[in-house]
Formats: sequence, structure tokens, C-alpha cells
Amino acid sequence: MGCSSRSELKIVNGDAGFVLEDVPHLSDYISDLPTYPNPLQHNLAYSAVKQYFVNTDDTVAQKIVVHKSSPRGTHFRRAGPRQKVYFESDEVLACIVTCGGLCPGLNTVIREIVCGLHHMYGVTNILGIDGGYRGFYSRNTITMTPKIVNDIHKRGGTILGTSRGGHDTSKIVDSIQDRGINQVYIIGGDGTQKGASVIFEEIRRRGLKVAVAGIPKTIDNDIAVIDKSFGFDTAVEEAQRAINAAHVEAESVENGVGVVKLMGRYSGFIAMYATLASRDVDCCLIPESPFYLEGEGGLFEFMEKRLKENGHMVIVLAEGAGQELLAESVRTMNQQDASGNKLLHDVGLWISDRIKDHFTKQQKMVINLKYIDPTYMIRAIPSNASDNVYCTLLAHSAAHGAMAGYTGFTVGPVNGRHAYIPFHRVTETQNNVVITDRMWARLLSSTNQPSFLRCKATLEDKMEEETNQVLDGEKCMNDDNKVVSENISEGTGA
Ligand SMILES: Nc1ncnc2c1ncn2[C@@H]1O[C@H](COP(=O)(O)OP(=O)(O)O)[C@@H](O)[C@H]1O
Ligand SMILES: O=P(O)(O)OC[C@H]1O[C@](O)(COP(=O)(O)O)[C@@H](O)[C@@H]1O
Ligand SMILES: [Mg+2]
Repeated sequence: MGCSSRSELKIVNGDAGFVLEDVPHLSDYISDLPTYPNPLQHNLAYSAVKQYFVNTDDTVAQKIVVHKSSPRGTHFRRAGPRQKVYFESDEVLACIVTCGGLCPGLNTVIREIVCGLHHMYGVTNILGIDGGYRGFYSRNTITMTPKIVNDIHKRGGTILGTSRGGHDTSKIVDSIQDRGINQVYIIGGDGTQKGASVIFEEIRRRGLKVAVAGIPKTIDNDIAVIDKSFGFDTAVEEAQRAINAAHVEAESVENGVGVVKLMGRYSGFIAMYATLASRDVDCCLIPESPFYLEGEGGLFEFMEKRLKENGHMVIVLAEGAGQELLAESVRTMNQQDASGNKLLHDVGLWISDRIKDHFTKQQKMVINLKYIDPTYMIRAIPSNASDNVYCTLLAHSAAHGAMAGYTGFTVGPVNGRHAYIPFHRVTETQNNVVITDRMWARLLSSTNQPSFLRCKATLEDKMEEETNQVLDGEKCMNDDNKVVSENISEGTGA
């Protein structure tokens, strides 16, 4: 195997097109670090496990659907406990921070980092950073113990608080250095992982023995490479309650129309999965699939037909859907939140008004429309049982990685196996619903909604773009969008 270093990237090439996109290690920039036997081997619960420690050469393949002549492709380092660790238990001062929007399961991840470090590694010094990145330099820290976090997984939100904006790299790293923190657990979405990456770079530049571990969070499920983000299942489940309400309201009156807006700034995974799960939805609109209202093949024509046939209908839309249509009719400045994310217009309200206007003007049919906006309700709840287990695995994998001296990584499942993924792989692209994939076709077939062919040119451009991405991806083995969406679309739970 040959090893090359593309700036800070660690790429290892092996036989038959095998590529390991490795994560940094403290020993890359600090020499002669002492190692210690992993205390887990004396842990009564874990010592009975056969082959508990992960083999140092274990890797996880990004692409698992292969042909006999395909190159072996990109791999990531397998997550899990190592035989040797780079920290003694009483030397560790860990901290945990949560950033960005809320997501079900944040408290479970916090709980399991604290309990995992404590019970598996005997680490007792753990701090909570209050209120996101800015909490490093503007707030006091919170002492975290297994007792304090014992039942927080039953609560929504994050007991640490969160925020957008406020990422000041040097102030954050000064605070880490001044407090003597040597393990930093950062829970957040794509913006947070970008922030974690620059924190890691600064720590490395200063030569500090500090491990930086990211735990990916996004309710939108749009983080690249990983199979699925925690809280997504919980959100889809909660969305069913809103869709059910819309359906009950709609079918109880003549020409009832229920409109439900769900989260999804740039990607429509929540709307797509909620629609597929419900079977009561007549039309699902997502940012990835352009649509139009008027004329042949448009939404209004479809609504008239569906209302004539069924007497009621339900529309589910992701908040990022149709933003280009809104921009034409609503003249506002391009506004951003504190993190630089684009602020969206309320597409649910806008489309509800347009639908009402259309049917009032047209005078053929009187409709009765109810608009339900449960966006914050689906993310402010505690995580469900399966997300709780998933959060536990993420937290433990992160703790094992940091204890083993890995740093500058995000943890997450890739084809069902937890792996350590370099930060840049989860921040450089976003995962989107691929509308030329089988999952979107399943949705179209289940709702029988129009495919909005007047947007054909756009669709064809998209298809060409996606084909090119796949071809490019095959060349440089950077095809996360496609692989992840195929994986999701084949229904392994994501
Ligand atoms: N490019 C970036 N570099 C450094 N920090 C960033 C970057 N983008 C976002 N952040 C910081 O990450 C935090 C969360 O980002 P945000 O986009 O709000 O949420 P999310 O992490 O869920 O995407 C914020 O404190 C923000 O300042
Ligand atoms: O109102 P807020 O807190 O900015 O959050 C709204 C946004 O948060 C999200 O739920 C997820 O965003 P993040 O992954 O960046 O937290 C988006 O779908 C939504 O647009
Ligand atoms: Mg984000």
C-alpha cells in the first residue's frame, strides 16, 4: 500500500482500486505519544465480548453494490474500540457542545457521551458548553455526570442549549486551551461540522493534544456519506400526526383540502418519507422537484381532478419547495440567519393563498382548505426508541475514536457499519432526494400526482447533471450523493 498526503487529506491506496480516506490521528502531528491498554478489557460487561476490539485495518466500503470488474472503491476507517488508547482516564477533560437547529435525539447523544466515557473509560471530567459555539467564550461551562444526564433522553431539545452564528475559531480554541480540554465532542449539522473542521485545523496548528470528534445532526437528513441522520425517523413519525389531522379535516367536509408544511430547507426527505408512510397524501412537493400551478399538467388542474374523484385531498410540502415560484411573486431581500443559511419564505401559506384564490376566481368548485404547519413540533420532541439506540451507537463510536487518538472526524453509519469519516467528506456536498431514483418513482406511483412535465427541461438538466455526477464520481470515487440516495431508496431504514 502506498500512502499520499493531499494537503491535510490522508489517502491510502491499496490493491484492486481500494482507497482508504483516512481520518487524522494525534500522532500525525505529535511525536512520541504514550499509549495505554484500553480499560475496556477489564470491564465486566465488555470483556466477555469475543473480538470486542476493532482490528486496526478494518475499513467500511462506501459502495456496496459492485460488479465483478469494479474497483474496490472508497473506504472509511471502521469505528469502534481499539486495543490501545492515547489517553489515561484521569487525564481526560472532555467537553460537549450542540449547535444549529434542534433535532430529536440531541439529549440522547449528550447522555451517551457522558455515560459512555464514564462507564467504559472511567472518565469523570466532562463539561457541557452552554449555548453552541459562542458558549466556549461567552458562557460558563456545565459539569456533566451520569447522574445529571440520567433521564435527559426523555426530553426534547438539548439541555446544553444551542445557537446559530458565533463561531470565532481563535476564541474557541483559546478557551479549549485555557481550560485544558483535550477531547471535544461537537454535535451539529453541516455548518457545525465545517466549524469543527476549522477548530481541528487550529488545534493541529497549535500542536495541541486535543481530539475533535463530530457527531452529525440534521433533521433534514441531508448530510452526505452517512446512511441516515439521527432524529429523522422520529420526525417522520411525528409528521404522520399532522398528515392524519389534515386528512381527517379534509375528508370531513365537501371539497376539503389539507395542506401540511414539513421541514426540509434544501432536501425533501422528510416530506417524501412522511408521504410514503402515510398513504393519505395526494401530492408531495419537494425542493428537488420543480412544479407549477397553472395550466395543463399543473397543480390546480390535478387538484380539480382529484377533488372531483375523491371529494377531498391532502398536499404535503417541504418548506424549501417552490421557493423560486415564491421569489417571482414575493419581493423580498435575500435574507440569511446568523449562520448564513438562507431564510425561506413560507411556502405553505403562499400556496394555500394561491389555491384559495384560484378556486374562488374559477367559481366552479367551492373548497375548504386547512393549512397545518407542524414544522417545529416535529423536531422539538424526544427521539423514538430506534433513534435512541442509534444515538447511543453514535456517541459510543465518537468516544472510542477520541480515546484511540483519532481526531478531525465525523462518525456515522456507512452501509450499516459505523465509520470515522474525514470532516471534508460530510461538508463538501449535501444529500438530496434524487428524483430520477426509484424511491421518488415509488412516491409518484403511490400518489399518482403529476410529474409537472412543463418543467421537463429542468428535469432533463437535472438528470444530465446527476448522470455527470455519477460518472465523475466513478472517476474520482466521490459519489456520495448517489450512493447514499440509492442506499436510502432501497429501504434499509435509510
Ligand atoms: N463555514 C463555517 N465555518 C465555521 N463555522 C460555521 C460555518 N458554517 C456554520 N458555522 C457555525 O456552525 C454553527 C451551526 O451552523 P448552522 O448552519 O446554524 O447549523 P447546522 O450545523 O445544523 O447546519 C453556527 O454556530 C455557525 O456559526
Ligand atoms: O428556525 P430555525 O431554528 O432556523 O430552523 C429552521 C431550519 O432548521 C432545519 O430544521 C434544519 O436545519 P439545520 O440542520 O441547519 O439545523 C431546517 O429544515 C429548517 O429550515
Ligand atoms: Mg445546516
